[in-house]
Amino acid sequence: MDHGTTGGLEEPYYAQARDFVQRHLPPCSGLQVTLTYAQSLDGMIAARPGQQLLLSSRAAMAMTHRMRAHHDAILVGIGTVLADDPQLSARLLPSSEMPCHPQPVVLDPHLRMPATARLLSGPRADPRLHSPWIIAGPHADPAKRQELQRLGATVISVDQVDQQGRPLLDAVAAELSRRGVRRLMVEGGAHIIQAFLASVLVNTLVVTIAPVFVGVGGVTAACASAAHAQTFPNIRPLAYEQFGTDVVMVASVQQ
Ligand SMILES: NC(=O)C1=CN([C@@H]2O[C@H](COP(=O)(O)OP(=O)(O)OC[C@H]3O[C@@H](n4cnc5c(N)ncnc54)[C@H](O)[C@@H]3O)[C@@H](O)[C@H]2O)C=CC1
Ligand SMILES: Nc1nc(O)c(N)c(N[C@@H]2O[C@H](COP(=O)(O)O)[C@@H](O)[C@H]2O)n1
Repeated sequence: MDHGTTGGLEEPYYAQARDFVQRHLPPCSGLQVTLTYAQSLDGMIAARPGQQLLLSSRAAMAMTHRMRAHHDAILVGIGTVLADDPQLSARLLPSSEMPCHPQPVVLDPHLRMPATARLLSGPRADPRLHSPWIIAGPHADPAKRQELQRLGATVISVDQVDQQGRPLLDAVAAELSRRGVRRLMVEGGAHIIQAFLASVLVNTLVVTIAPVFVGVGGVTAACASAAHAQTFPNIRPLAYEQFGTDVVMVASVQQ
C-alpha cells in the first residue's frame, strides 16, 4: 500500500520528525547507539509489568518511526516482545523513503520468543520487513532454536554472559557490528534500558515525555536497583522539542 509522500502522516508531523532526526543524530563512526523510550510524567514506561501502554502522541510516534528509519537495527528485550508483540518497523514513513525497514534484534537468552510473534509473521507478508535476529545465550534449547530458524529468524549465540546468564552487551554490540550494523536504536523495555544505561555503549538518549501520570504499580523507565544506582551515566541535554502534546529530550551520553 502506498501512503503517498508522507506515509499517511499529516504533513506537519512528517516534516517536524524529519528535521528533528536530521538535526540531532550524530554522523556515524563505529557503532552508534541511540537509546529511546517514552515515559509518563512520573517516569513510567508501562502501567503494569508485562503490559503495553501507548504514551506517545501521533506526532511523537512519527518522530520515533523517522528515527527507526535512520538506524540499521532496532533492539528490544524479550520482555517487550512478550508484552507488546511489536513490529519495530518504520511503517509510518512513505514507502518511497523506506524501501527496506530496519533489522529487528531481540535479546532473548532462553529463546522465549513465541512462534506467533508478529516479528516472525510480518516478513512473510511484507518482503520489505526483515526476519528478526534473536540473540540467545549458551543454554538456549536447541529444539526451540530450530523452530525459530524454521520460522525465518536468525538465532545468534552469544556465549559471553553475566551471572544471570544474560548476554554481555559488549559482546552483543561486537556481534552486531560484525554483521554490518552501524547505527543501533535500543527501544526497551525496562531491563534493557537499565542494562544499556549501565554500559558504556550509549551515545544518544532520546526520551519522549507524555503529559500523563501512571501512578502506583507502573514500570519505571530504568527499573533502577540500589546495585545499579552508581552506574547511570551523565546526560548532557542537547535539545527539547514539543511533538504534539509531548516533549522530546535529546541528550548526549557522557561515559
Ligand atoms: N514506553 C516505552 O517506550 C516502552 C515500554 N516498554 C514496556 O516495557 C515492558 C517490558 O520491559 P521488561 O519486562 O523489563 O522487558 P525487556 O524488554 O527489558 O526484556 C527483559 C529481558 O531481556 C533479557 N535480556 C537479555 N540480555 C539482557 C541484559 N544484558 N540485561 C537485561 N536483560 C537482558 C532477559 O531475559 C530479560 O528478562 C513492557 O511493559 C513494555 O510495554 C518497552 C519498550 C518501550
Ligand atoms: N515511542 C514509543 N511510545 C510509546 O508510547 C510506546 N509504548 C513505545 N513502545 C515501543 O514501541 C514498540 C511498538 O512498536 P510497533 O508499533 O509495534 O512497531 C514497543 O514494543 C516498544 O518498543 N514507543
